[in-house]
Amino acid sequence: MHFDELPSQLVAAKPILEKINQAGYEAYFVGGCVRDMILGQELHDVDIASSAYPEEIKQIFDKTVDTGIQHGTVMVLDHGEGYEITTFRTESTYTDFRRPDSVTFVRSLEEDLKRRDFTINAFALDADGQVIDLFNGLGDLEKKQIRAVGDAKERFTEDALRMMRALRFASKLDFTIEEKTLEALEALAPNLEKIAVERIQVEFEKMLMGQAAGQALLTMVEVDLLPYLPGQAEFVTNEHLLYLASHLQNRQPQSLAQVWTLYLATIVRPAVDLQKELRSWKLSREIMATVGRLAPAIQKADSLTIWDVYQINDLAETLLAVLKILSFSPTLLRHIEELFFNLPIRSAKDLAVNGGQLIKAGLATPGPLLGKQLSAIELAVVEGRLENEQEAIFDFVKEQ
Ligand SMILES: Nc1ccn([C@@H]2O[C@H](COP(=O)(O)OP(=O)(O)OP(=O)(O)O)[C@@H](O)[C@H]2O)c(=O)n1
Ligand SMILES: [Mg+2]
Repeated sequence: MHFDELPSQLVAAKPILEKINQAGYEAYFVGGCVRDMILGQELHDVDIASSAYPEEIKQIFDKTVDTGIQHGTVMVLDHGEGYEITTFRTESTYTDFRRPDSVTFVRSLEEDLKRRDFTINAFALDADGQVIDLFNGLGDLEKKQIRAVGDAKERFTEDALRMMRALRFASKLDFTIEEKTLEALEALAPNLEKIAVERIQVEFEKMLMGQAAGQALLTMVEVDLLPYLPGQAEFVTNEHLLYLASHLQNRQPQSLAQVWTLYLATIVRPAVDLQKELRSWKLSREIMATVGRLAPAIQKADSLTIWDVYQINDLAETLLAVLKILSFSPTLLRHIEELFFNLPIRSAKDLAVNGGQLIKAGLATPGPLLGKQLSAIELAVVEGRLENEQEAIFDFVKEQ
């Protein structure tokens, strides 16, 4: 396969390949950028692999930064862009299922591509636009399948995160996972326990946002992955994954807040500890707060009051998006939307009267009682029993 025209990011980086070639070494675009170009998708990062050793790359270019020199990566700065160039390498034994004990630089492209995860991630593209496809990745793109390069068990033993990546790419591209690769996934799933939660989290999020997220969840159930993921076994069950899978067929979450609200706030079990689950996934404070606030609202979506809606009004979009994925009726969604839309105030700051004004008017004194008075005003205004207007509020306080 040959490309006469390259995407703009690769056109911009092509002089780098040419300069390395002129110095007598090989250089190729590799990894996700080649896969995404062939698929006609947007590229996000441009990775370059070369037969030149890091020291040799540094001699070829004026401006370089040692971003990961022990792994063979040097960053070349060119027209305000930074390009990571990684020396062809093989990785020797993996004792911890995550990082190679050492990397060995090699001069052969094939040796480098052989240690990559999937055939569709193991293309190389040269400066002339020629695709090098040593493992029939093009055939797998055609078949729409994720297949490990060489022996799947070896690839997953080298880096257990690759099992999550398999699910992520299957979901993102709506591909199936090839049989041997799936068998290896099932056999080696326990190794995922050794992977840092943060890395699993990122792949899991991307998986749930992919177009075939429902199918990916079914696959997770099929290979029994759940016990090896972060989180509490007693909290999320395979039944829960199946429930989510059935709702993710047509619509997927569009943000991280939606992902985690969908995944965790939908579990209707009074005894479980949501905070514990959130912590075991090491989610950001912001996501934890969002899920914590939306969980009760999701569970009583059929009977939300205006006060409930007022308390989550900055999360309205997330709530509605998640309820939509969960197939709540359009009538109910419209009703909740209207509640949001018709809120008399958005926050306590919108009240026509503040504490200082109540004190000045002789209707309150500083202290805990003042807080209670303001809360009563806020509730009455939100519930539409009290007009948000100074005189009305003063009268309301006098009557209390
Ligand atoms: N666990 C991993 C991670 C990466 N790679 C290889 O390194 C390339 C770049 O990795 P990365 O940027 O993490 O993934 P991409 O495939 O580029 O996907 P994305 O679109 O998310 O960047 C991959 O294509 C693959 O060849 C691998 O073999 N095993
Ligand atoms: Mg990438």
